[in-house]
Amino acid sequence: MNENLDPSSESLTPTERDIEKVLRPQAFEDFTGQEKVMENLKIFVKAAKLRGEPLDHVLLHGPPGLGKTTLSLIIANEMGVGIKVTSGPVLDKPGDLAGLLTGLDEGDILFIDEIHRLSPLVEEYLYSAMEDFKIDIMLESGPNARSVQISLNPFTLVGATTRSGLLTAPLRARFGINSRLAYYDAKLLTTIVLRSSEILKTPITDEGAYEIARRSRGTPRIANALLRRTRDFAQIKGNGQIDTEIARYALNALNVDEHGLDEMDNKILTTIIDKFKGGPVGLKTIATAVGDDEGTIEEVYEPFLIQEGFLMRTSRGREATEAAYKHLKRNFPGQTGKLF
Ligand SMILES: Nc1ncnc2c1ncn2[C@@H]1O[C@H](COP(=O)(O)OP(=O)(O)OP(=O)(O)O)[C@@H](O)[C@H]1O
Ligand SMILES: [Mg+2]
Repeated sequence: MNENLDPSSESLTPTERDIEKVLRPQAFEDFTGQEKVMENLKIFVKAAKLRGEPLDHVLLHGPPGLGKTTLSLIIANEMGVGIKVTSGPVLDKPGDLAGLLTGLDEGDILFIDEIHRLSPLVEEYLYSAMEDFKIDIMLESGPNARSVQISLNPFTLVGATTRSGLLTAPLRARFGINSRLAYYDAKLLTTIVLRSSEILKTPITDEGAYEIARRSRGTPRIANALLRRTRDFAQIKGNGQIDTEIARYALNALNVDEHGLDEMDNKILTTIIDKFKGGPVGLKTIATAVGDDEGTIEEVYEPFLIQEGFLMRTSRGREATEAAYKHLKRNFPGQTGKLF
């Protein structure tokens, strides 16, 4: 995968993480897009504050890099409460969870990233914490084992996941607020790129920003990464300003394709076209052929490919569209061979 264009945050270097922090919106008003989600969240936050109660538990789901972590920090800021951050794979013992929960002040937020990766045991503990603000802690083990119940300060759990399909029903049911983040269109991403360039003090034209935006796979994290790389090209190859020409030059040099599809996107499409005659082909078969797991393809890659019109979901499986053939420079078989 292209070094810094991986939409997941795990691939970021420490300096990139710092820059990501600087570019991260802090308040509702700095957060661009996701209009419907934001409209509701603003109301829920305002109402909770008016009542002087903690916000209901929030589940944020959607593909990587669309703003789940950002939104959870914004919610804490807007509520004026503290936030503790952890993640599903890190919380592997109920004791770790208990430690975090008992350290929360009234109204604080516990943010659990990758909440679909909680162990079943920890998840079990979370249920009573979320519902009654109580947890049972086991003291000692073996014949002396006994459990004591501890009351917690009322808190808000904010869970984030790229794989909402993996959440168990009981956990999902305990979130009062359930928000799905969608890919951003080029216009919204242009606004984000312009905002980021202002923060980075990089001169940029509207057209240059648009060129980066439309090739960012609908993802703010990628848009910001491309902006930073393009800024380097502008400094070395140009006069420091990012315009369409420099943006195109940089994006081509970075191997970002015309539509901003990444390596796995293209691999999925190529596989369907070259190995399965364009489909229809089942998700499982595609997953095996590209060497990734079914759920990731379904929840991380496919939504963008469908939205952009490269892939179709039919009752018989996935089919590559004419646009996909064109994009990969393959001849579209068209209607030949189809019976009327
Ligand atoms: N709506 C937005 N407006 C402006 N910038 C945004 C927005 N959403 C995300 N960003 C930027 O994109 C970066 C990535 O966002 P964030 O870390 O919140 O994504 P995420 O959904 O948590 O991703 P992951 O699933 O990988 O954890 C942030 O640093 C932020 O600067
Ligand atoms: Mg995140």
